[in-house]
Amino acid sequence: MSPKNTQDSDMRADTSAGIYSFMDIVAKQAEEYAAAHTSPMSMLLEEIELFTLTRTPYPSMLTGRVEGRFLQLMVQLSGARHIVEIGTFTGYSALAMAEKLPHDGEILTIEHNPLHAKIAQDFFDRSPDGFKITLRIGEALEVLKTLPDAKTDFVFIDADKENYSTYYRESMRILRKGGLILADNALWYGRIFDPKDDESLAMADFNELVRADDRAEKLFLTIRDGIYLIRKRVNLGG
Ligand SMILES: C[S@@+](CC[C@H](N)C(=O)[O-])C[C@H]1O[C@@H](n2cnc3c(N)ncnc32)[C@H](O)[C@@H]1O
Repeated sequence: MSPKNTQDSDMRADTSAGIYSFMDIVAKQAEEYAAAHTSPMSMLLEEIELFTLTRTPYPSMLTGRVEGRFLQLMVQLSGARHIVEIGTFTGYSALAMAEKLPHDGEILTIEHNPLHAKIAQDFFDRSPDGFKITLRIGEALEVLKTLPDAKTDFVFIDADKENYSTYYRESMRILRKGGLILADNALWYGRIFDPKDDESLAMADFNELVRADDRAEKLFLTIRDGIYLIRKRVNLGG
């Protein structure tokens, strides 16, 4: 149940995030029905979910089965091999994507909280697909700036909301034409409808930035807390 050597008491001491619940905007009955009619995840992913729900103070940060399956399908259908994830947390989404990558595929996942990184790495080390994941501990923007132009197939943005617009610009730079961005929490627990605090204003700005960007095809999905699905156009002139 517990990743090796992890002190979950330390985990509980950090209460800086996860205070909202997407259940504020998604009907509990519909969410449970969707999960019950979605293929179960691997045993290790189910274990990470249980660990996160019972041993961390912010279970709503976890993507969970429905979004996890959606990520896996997007990886499979797009044929992505080079993935960048911004925001690792306990490793659930990175491992979900890694399970569907080909043997020579790779994920770079970025996390600035060393405790989250340790929990995630301990889970990755127990997975036969863990070798596909490189976890970088650091500020996401600093790491993104070191990545080359147009070499990434797929970016999953799932970290601090104030930087979503900056992450989007960097993601468009590192993405190849036809590459995908998935941005989680695009509904921001419904707070984007009447944004007042800094995070909600940042998410509203991000959604507008994407909507107005002619370089991208976009689909705003109301899965869970909202996923903005964005494709960098192949023909940027068209
Ligand atoms: C919503 S959680 C990620 C959840 C994960 N993708 C999953 O589905 O299981 C966001 C994570 O981003 C990390 N984070 C927040 N701001 C960051 C930053 N500036 N650089 C790197 N990581 C950051 C947080 O510590 C947290 O672990």
